[in-house]
Amino acid sequence: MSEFRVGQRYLSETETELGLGMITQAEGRHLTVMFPATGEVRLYSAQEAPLARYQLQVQQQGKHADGWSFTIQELTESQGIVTYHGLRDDNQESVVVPETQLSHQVDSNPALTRLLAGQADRLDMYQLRCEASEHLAHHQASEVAGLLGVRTHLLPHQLYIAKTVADRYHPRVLLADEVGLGKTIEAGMIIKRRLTTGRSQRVLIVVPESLMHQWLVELRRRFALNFTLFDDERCEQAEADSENPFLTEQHIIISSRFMHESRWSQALLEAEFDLLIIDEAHHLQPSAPEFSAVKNLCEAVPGLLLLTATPEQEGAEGHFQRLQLLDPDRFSNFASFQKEQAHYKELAEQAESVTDPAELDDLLDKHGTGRVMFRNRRADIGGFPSRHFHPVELDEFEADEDMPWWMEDPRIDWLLDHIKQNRSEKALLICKTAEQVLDLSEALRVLAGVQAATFHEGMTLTERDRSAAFFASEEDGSPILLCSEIGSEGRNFQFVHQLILFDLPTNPDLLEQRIGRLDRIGQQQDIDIYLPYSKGSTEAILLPWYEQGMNAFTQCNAIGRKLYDAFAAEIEQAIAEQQPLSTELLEQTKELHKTWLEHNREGQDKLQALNACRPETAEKIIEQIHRDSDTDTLADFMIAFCDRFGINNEVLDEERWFIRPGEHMRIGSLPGLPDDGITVTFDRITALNFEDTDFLSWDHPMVQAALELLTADDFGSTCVAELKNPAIPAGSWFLELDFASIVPAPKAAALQEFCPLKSLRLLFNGQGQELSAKVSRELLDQQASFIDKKTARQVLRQLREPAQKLIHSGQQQARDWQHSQLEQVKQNALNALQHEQNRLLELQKKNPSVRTSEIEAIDWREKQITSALERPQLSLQAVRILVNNH
Ligand SMILES: Nc1ncnc2c1ncn2[C@@H]1O[C@H](COP(=O)(O)OP(=O)(O)OP(=O)(O)O)[C@@H](O)[C@H]1O
Repeated sequence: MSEFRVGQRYLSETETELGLGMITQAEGRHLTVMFPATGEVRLYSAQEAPLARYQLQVQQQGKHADGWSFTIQELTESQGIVTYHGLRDDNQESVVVPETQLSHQVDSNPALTRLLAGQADRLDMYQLRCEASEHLAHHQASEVAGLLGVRTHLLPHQLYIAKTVADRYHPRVLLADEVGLGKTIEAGMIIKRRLTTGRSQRVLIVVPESLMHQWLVELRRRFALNFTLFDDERCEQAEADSENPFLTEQHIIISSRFMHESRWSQALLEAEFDLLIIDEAHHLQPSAPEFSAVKNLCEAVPGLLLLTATPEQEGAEGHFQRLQLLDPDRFSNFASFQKEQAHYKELAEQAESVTDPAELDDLLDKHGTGRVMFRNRRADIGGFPSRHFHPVELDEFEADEDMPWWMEDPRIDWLLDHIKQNRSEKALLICKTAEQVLDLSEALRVLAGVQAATFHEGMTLTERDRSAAFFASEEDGSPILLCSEIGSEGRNFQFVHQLILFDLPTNPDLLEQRIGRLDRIGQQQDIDIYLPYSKGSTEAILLPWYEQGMNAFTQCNAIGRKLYDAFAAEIEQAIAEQQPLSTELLEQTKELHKTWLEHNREGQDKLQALNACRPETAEKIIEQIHRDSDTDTLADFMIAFCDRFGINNEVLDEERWFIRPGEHMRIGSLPGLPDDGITVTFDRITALNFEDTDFLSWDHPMVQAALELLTADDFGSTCVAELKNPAIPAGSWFLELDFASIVPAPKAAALQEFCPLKSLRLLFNGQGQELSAKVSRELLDQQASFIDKKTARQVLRQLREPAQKLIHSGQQQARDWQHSQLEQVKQNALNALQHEQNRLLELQKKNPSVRTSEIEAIDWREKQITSALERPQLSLQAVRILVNNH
């Protein structure tokens, strides 16, 4: 690519809908390009910018920013900037137009330019182009775009949440499914759908350090989403390219610790993210000094997803204050929030008798955490394995200060014996601290020669991931992973069936998190939970409270933290004095547990279940995903694409192909296709069974790039073919035209929902009669055959003038078609937006949880769509000339 200069005009190869861009900054390794038609600004790396230089040629028509057009007679260039000299079309005045003054809208007709230049493609490329434009239109119109290519089982509770939340204007919600039910997956689906539809563009994910890499990998593997990890070092490097380091990438993951560091908080605030995801959000502590920075960030970003399986882990008030982060107006008063909960039971009874989904929406929308919080439970989903609890009482022991504790602690003997007895089974051991992990590792090595994998806060991120991989490895992996408490959150260990609790936390939610490492989606077997403990230890004190008081080992327990709050003083005292808990306290815990559970079951749980998943709607979403995935068509299209573009493809089995760039690949590169090739499948189940196989769907970047190449680039845009039809005179000819109606609009307006790519096919015979209604493309395809380049060029030379006249007349018809079609789009869009706005306004009267910003966002979208529809473009996408030669 030539040297970039400020003022030069470029089209985005990947986002042509942005209109014509202008370089506004070209320093160092980055470029800033402004797209005035859509108001978007993009920052690219100068080396890999997906930009096509926009340069007009002599005899072509240009358009000035003031609206008039001119025909180019001469081009000059100075310091990289092209100046066009020509005549104005309206008054024939001579004009000199530097490229900086060109209109931001491009009425691109590359097909016409190529036809005039005598360029023609092969028939099969033309046919593929026509197919691609149909597929692109379907994908843009799909209500489940973005959800088609997720490499997951299609689970109703996840898809319901994903679609409901992703389609909100500015979603601000708490995803609080019970531990291990797929909150990360739901968040990934929401991100993918919003990025696909354009509703979000700049996404920031905040996670505990120990989960950064897992998120990065899950997003890549399950959603084909590429995020970048940012830490101090990365920010310092990025500062060289941009004043605000976060502006150098669109999709970023940072750690919670990093978010709290004041050094970057201002830059984060100013980085204009539009979607913020905070995982393990129960750690956001209102009493912590850094909370105000978090609050500011949550306020600055319009979309916010908080994720936690244990929202009340740090107490009910903390939960309320996190709800406040989502919507400070709705959750303004803790006391009235608590008061409201007293009426959940009546409300749930009322809700259960409602059959009309809209009415149910209305009812749930008005109360409690309705629109804001989504919580699915194992009990409602079903199909989870059982948990078996094995407490192992061991002798009391006195620590000898001269010896390491592990030389005498009876739990170590038990552990060694357990490992020996269960050689073929892996076990996850969780204890409180990193020191304990190190000691245990030493003990296993010294006493039994066992090389144990470890996971604790003293290790670097890479060391932790390496260690988790060593544990997971089936062949020569470690039989046990020794984890400190940081391993008890978020990590995926469902391939393990044995959990060893080396100690017990006092917070029941932490215990639930620990068990959740194994008891999560994908767990195939029952889970065995072991608790080796010595008589008289803290564990011996806590055990009956957990087991008899709330059955916490074998059942998921949402009210554990509340129970702890009720008895915290007594429990802490008993631990301090090393005395067992009284029978009375155990009885009280049991009673209270039963009462609260009952109370929740009748009220809150029912309401939350109704909000978290509507099975009928979820089934419809799944059906639609199956329908719109249309895998057979996709496979045919992609294989044909590979064949035409010189990408080798080899069938591996019924569902898998190996593809790699061929020696004569027609494009430099394709997103997601490495030089040494890749195995792909179009089948979801195959993709789930084969980790190393890429799942290609209409959402996949490689498929999207293929569609883009065939619709926005020149491939197949002009074609000359031969007809063999004895029923019509030899030498008669036909001109087939495909016009596309393009409406550039800001991505966030998601215009394609109302106005997916539309094309108009016209077919003229040599006498100028329009025959598209009588003669289909398929019929012509059956009779058409390839002709060589030389003959094609001769035909074009002969028919250039009459063809140009017909194209001109086709353009008039296409403009009329576009006009009426966009009128319809405008009506549909206005009706739908008005309807949505009225619904929210009505709701807001009854329920303050409907935020004004949501309603304003609809206003904004309406304005953008209306103004975009006033500036449509018409593009001649493809031209085919067919000459009869029977
Ligand atoms: N639909 C699905 N298809 C296949 N695997 C899934 C699906 N949903 C979740 N999983 C897997 O189940 C495990 C748990 O999912 P995930 O990590 O999203 O749960 P979570 O609710 O975020 O967990 P935690 O509460 O521990 O943070 C992960 O390994 C995930 O990849």
